[in-house]
Amino acid sequence: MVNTRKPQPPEKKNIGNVLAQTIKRFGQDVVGILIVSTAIITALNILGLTSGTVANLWTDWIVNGFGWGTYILVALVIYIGLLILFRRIEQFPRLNLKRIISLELSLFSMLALFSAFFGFSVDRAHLGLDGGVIGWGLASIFKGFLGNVLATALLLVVWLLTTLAGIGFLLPLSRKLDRYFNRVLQTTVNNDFSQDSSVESDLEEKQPAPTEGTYPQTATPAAAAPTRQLALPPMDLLLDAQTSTSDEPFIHAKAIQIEKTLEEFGIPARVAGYRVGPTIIQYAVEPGYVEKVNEEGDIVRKKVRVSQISGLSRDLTLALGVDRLRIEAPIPGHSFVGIEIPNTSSSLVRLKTILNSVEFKAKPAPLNLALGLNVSGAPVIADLTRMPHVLVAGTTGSGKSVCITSLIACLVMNNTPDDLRIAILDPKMVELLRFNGLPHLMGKVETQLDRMLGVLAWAIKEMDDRYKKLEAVNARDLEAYNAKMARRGGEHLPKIVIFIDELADLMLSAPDSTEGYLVRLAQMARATGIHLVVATQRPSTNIITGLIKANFPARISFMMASSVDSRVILDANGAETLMGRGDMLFLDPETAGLKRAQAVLVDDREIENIIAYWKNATQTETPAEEPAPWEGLVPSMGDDADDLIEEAIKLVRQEGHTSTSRLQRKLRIGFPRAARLMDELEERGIVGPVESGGREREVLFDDPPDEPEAY
Ligand SMILES: Nc1ncnc2c1ncn2[C@@H]1O[C@H](COP(=O)(O)OP(=O)(O)OP(=O)(O)O)[C@@H](O)[C@H]1O
Repeated sequence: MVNTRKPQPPEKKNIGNVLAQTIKRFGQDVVGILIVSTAIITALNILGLTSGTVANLWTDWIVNGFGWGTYILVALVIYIGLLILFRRIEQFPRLNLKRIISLELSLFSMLALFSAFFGFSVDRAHLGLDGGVIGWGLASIFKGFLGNVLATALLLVVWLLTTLAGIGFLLPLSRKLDRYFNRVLQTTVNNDFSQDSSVESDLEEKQPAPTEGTYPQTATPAAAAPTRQLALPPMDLLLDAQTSTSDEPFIHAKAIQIEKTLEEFGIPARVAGYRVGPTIIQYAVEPGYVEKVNEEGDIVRKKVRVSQISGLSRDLTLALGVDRLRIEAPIPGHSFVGIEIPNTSSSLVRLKTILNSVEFKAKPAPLNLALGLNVSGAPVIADLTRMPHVLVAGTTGSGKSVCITSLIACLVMNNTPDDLRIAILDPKMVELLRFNGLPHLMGKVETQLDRMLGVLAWAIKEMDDRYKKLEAVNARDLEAYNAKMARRGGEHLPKIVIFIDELADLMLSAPDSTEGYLVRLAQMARATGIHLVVATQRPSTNIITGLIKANFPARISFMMASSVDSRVILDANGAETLMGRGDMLFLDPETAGLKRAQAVLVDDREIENIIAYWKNATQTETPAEEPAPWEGLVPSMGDDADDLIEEAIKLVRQEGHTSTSRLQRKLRIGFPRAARLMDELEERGIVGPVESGGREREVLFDDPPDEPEAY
């Protein structure tokens, strides 16, 4: 929802603005009532239920002009009047100029058609028959140019098209036709060139090609392309969004208050407009000019500095009487300063709203993430393939687990278990256990620390295996590999997303191996289709180390306790002014700017529906019984794991290369134990195999650099 207010004269601008808005609204209501009542009086007069000199004259004139079309004209005018009157009711269709013009054209072509069908007779027209005088006049013009038959045919076509466009049928029809011809074309191509057409057509559908550039709004090929595949869950599994109306008196009162407060601090500024999001109202404030006398005694005008406004954030919070206030200076792409305050009539953001949005459909990508709605209510979407890993942070109760839940729901709404596998590590053991049983899930939701390390160790092995497979067929990335395999009838590799809902536990119990695994995966896993989504509530340097931070450029921050914490995650202040409960800032690595959004909230029922759908679709009642692929790696790290393993990892990472005898010396242990430790390091993918001719081994994890001082 975007509203912009017209520039006001400097004096009394606030009161003037509110007055102008009220007059405008009142004027529109009056116009609506006049239109509807005139149409109703005309209808009653035509039906003979009322009469009067003026009304009779008016009706005669209308009937003479429009003939039989009078009835349709009256209905059309009543419809337009109602659209104007009920423009503020959400469920009522918006006044759409294009459709109204189409309906009018349809009316006039129909008048002409009536006249054409009944012999182009001017006498009948004067009696108020056929299309009246207007219909006769139009039909005669067409007849003069094209002759009887062609004129009638053309009028028929014009009438048909304008009617379809007017009732809003033309756009869906053209989309349907487009889809139909695409399918026909695809089947023909497959029949001609492929042995197994179903495999090819499946492949085409599974890999929608991402489009670049601006988002088309209408039925261009890009917008029409992302039709939901049959195998994917239907949208009706998801809940509808609530409609909420904005509290206009509150919005206007706060706008006046902002200008007044700034003026009191000697800062001339104008609220040029506002945007209403699900939980935030953002005011666009245009800095004005201050007049100063320079050394020569001349008066010079100087623009107010942006920092003067942002420096007043606490005073504004106090003056506006709000809990929290954030200043975005300037709003990217605009010459305004943004002042954001909580919206009194907030609403929940539903996944369905974003999945159904034009923006989501215009950029089809299997790993598109529906993050939330921004301050104008527009969807914030990011492609995980491009990010390619995400770090999520926020204080307790700020919305991290809800966010991870909605990201998982979004991914499984758009990917089959053949295309996407997920692993969930949830030491908190609360939110994410609900996903047990989802066919996309490998094994079960892991809650034990040693098993979680097993998952990460497996991911490293899987990544290495995938690199070998990609190399063997000369494929640049997973997409290219899968395309080649589809042509050769080889194995299709799914994308893998690993979700970790609390990194702190892992980092505190096994800091070196966890950091090593995460960094190695983050650095190298993109090409092999392995992605990480890691959440934590502790933005401290021992949890989010410099190395981890450097490898997770995409970050989501929910509410933070302090601006220091905000800077740790976002390298900028701001997260400390968020409101909690899903209010977030997204650091997009592609634009490097911060985007504020209200995160999606997925309801328990939606999760249950999605899991039930996939269980049914894949016919697996108990998919979790399938052993997790990391099962073999877990025991060696469980109870039997050597206490010295963490120390050994730290040592080899510091030294960059190692050997069993070196471990023996440094850790002061016997050869058998050092050899066992070395085997375990190799098994975990931390060191490579023995290099030919020597006992030295290469260390596969990078050495951590010194922590950056920015903390
Ligand atoms: N996007 C959202 N929309 C509306 N409410 C939300 C949203 N996200 C979170 N909440 C509310 O905030 C509560 C806490 O969210 P959540 O459990 O995700 O926090 P958390 O950051 O994971 O906390 P912790 O770290 O303590 O587990 C939720 O129960 C919900 O009521």
